[in-house]
Amino acid sequence: MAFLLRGAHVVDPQVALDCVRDVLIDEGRIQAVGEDLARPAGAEAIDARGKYLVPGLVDMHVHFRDPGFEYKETIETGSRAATHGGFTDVATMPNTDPVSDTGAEIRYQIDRAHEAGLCHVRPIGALTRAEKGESLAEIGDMVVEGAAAFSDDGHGVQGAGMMRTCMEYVSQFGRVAIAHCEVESLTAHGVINEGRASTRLGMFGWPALGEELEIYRDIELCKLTGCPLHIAHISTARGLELVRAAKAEGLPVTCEVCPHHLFLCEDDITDTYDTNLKMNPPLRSAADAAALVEGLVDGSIDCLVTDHAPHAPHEKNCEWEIAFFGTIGLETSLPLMLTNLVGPQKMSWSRLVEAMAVAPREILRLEPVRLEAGSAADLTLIDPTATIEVTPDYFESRSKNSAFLGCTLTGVATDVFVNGRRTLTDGVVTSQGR
Ligand SMILES: NC(=O)N[C@@H](CC(=O)O)C(=O)O
Ligand SMILES: [Zn+2]
Ligand SMILES: [Zn+2]
Repeated sequence: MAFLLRGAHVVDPQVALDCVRDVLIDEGRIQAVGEDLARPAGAEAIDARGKYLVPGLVDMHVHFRDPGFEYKETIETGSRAATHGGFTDVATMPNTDPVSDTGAEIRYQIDRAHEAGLCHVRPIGALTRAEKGESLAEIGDMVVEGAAAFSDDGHGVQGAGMMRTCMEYVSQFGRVAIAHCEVESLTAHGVINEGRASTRLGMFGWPALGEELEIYRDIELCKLTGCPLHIAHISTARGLELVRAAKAEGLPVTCEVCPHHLFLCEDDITDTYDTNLKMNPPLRSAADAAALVEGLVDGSIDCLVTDHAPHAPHEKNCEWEIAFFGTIGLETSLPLMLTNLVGPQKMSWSRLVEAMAVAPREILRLEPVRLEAGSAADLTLIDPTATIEVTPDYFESRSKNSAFLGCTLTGVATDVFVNGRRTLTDGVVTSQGR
């Protein structure tokens, strides 16, 4: 099926585009980007005037819970959520059951994703067996089966020597190690940021240092091993300073931030104890959130991810202390960025595209997607004026544990193309196995 998108505002800093163009898609690729393109016979014309067309969005940090916790999310339902949110690619974390620590587990995810036939799913393999931090996982085997990167997300690798071995191994395969930075002896029992929030609500604190100390350690291990290092879900101003310093030294260090750490803070946790605001790392101070926004805008933070962490109602409708950590994010990420940063002109469209499409592909060493002839037709079409209400019914995800329930947001993906196939049509997921 060929498509001619007419009059879209195309934004792609990789090819210095920020203007109105027509784009012709056929045979899985962009055939032409130009003005007043003629419609070939058989091509479906799409009126894209007033909308933005960008390289397909990538979320390099999601949890699809498949296998093992399919009651929260499956690769199919997760792919639907990703598509609904405007994404063409996601990278799935390995803390499933069993943990994704062998080639067979990587193959399983890729096969399920093909059956779902929506977005590209790029599985991340575990660094250590069962994410126990004791012995190396089958890194080489997983690379052969298509693992995009390696991480023990959900846990920090507690032993510095173990992390060194992981990084030495991962670097040999030209992949990136993604670090969930958490010193467990400092964060044990922590359920909320240590400081004002923990004092006010009388709960065990999860201190900023528990994250920052491990960021420091892993940057030093990056220096020692040369392994590309990506810091997951950075949440504190001091952690960001450490990353800035590492970059200034020329080290291969990158980092990501989640919308909830940008747009929420510990003060939002009031006496309603909304457990959808409980996540790991926790919501930090308002000053931390402001520093993270600044870091994302100035490029010190490379990319935006959601850490989409679905949980079932019984895992959230309970006391704060025993509620599971995490919020879903795939279907609110782009609308939050448009509403809070791009709309109010605190961030340019080009910077948004870098953070949500260009940088994650670079970090995962994926083929670039550019708005030019010959590139894969993985594209996201965005209506910057459409409004959504974040209600449980809005979500395609199997879980509804969103920290942003009740919000009204402006700007949303209306159409998504993956290898030239239309997977989202006017906001509706158009599933078709491939
Ligand atoms: N972020 C979370 O709060 N939870 C994640 C784990 C993680 O990303 O560390 C999960 O798997 O539920
Ligand atoms: Zn994590
Ligand atoms: Zn995670």
